[in-house]
Amino acid sequence: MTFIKKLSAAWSANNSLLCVGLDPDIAKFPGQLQGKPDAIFAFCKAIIDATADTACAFKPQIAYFAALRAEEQLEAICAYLRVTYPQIPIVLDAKRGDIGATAEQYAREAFERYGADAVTVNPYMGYDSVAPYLEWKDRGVIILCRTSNPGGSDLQFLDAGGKPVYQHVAQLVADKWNTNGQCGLVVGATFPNELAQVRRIVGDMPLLVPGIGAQGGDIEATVNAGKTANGTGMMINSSRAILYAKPDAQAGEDFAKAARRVALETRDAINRFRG
Ligand SMILES: O=c1ccn([C@@H]2O[C@H](COP(=O)(O)O)[C@@H](O)[C@H]2O)c(=O)[nH]1
Repeated sequence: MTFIKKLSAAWSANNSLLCVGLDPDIAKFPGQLQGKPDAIFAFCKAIIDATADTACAFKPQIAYFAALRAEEQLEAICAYLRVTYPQIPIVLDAKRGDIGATAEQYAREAFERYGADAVTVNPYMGYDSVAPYLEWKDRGVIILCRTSNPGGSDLQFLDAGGKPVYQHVAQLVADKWNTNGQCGLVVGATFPNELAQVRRIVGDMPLLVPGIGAQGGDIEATVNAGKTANGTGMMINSSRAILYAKPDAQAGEDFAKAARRVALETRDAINRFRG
C-alpha cells in the first residue's frame, strides 16, 4: 500500500490527525528505565502501545537515536511498528539533503534499513537531490517548506521572484516534483497564516505540521488553516508534550498512561475543529 493510502486509512480508522513524535531523551526517562541498555526501545514501545489508537502516524526523529549510537534501537522500533501496528505510517524525520548519489544512500537508509513509509527531506539542493527518494514510488517524501522554528524566516521568507521562498517551494513541489502523488510538505503550526497560504497552493497534499504542544502552536488556528475540504490533510505532530507528560500520581498514572491521556486530549482538541 502506498504511503498516501496508508495515511488516509489511518486518518479514518483512528479518527485522528495526530502524529505522535518519538524524540527519546534519556535524561527525561522515568527512573525505572534509567541505565537499562535497551531503555530507548522500551520507552518508545511503551509510548507506541499507549497511543497507537490515537494517532494517524508515528514520527521518530533520527537525531535522538543517532546521538546516542542507538540506531539499532530505532531499527527495532520501526520493525515493532511495522509488525504490530502495520496500519500506522512511520514518518522518519531525517531532513536529509545531499547530491543525488549520496541521496540514494539516504533513501535506502530511510526506506530499506528503517522501513519507513515516508521521510522528511530538505529541498535546498534542488530537484536532483530529492529525485532518489521519489524513485521509491510507494513511499512518501515530505519536503521542508515553512518550518516551525523562528529562524525559518531567515531564508524561507526571502523574496523569490515576487513571492517568498516557502511559497515557491510549495508551488514547485505541487507543480513539478509531485508527479507520482507521493509528496508532502512540512509547515509549522506556529505559522497558521503561512499554513493557509500553503494549503491554497497545494490542494489536498498532506502536510506534516509540527509546532503544537511544547512549541505553543494554537490548535484551532492550525486546523482551520490546514484542513482539507473533508477535514483531513494533516499529520499534526506533538512530541515532548506527549512523551514527557506529567503523570497524575493520584490517578495511578505512569509515564505511558500520562502520554495516552495527553495524546487523547490532543486528538480530541484537533477533532473539535475539523468540521
Ligand atoms: O519545522 C519543523 C520540522 C520538524 N520539527 C520536528 O518536530 C518535532 C517537534 O517536537 P515538539 O516536542 O512537539 O516540539 C521535533 O522532532 C522536531 O525536530 C519541528 O519541530 N519543526
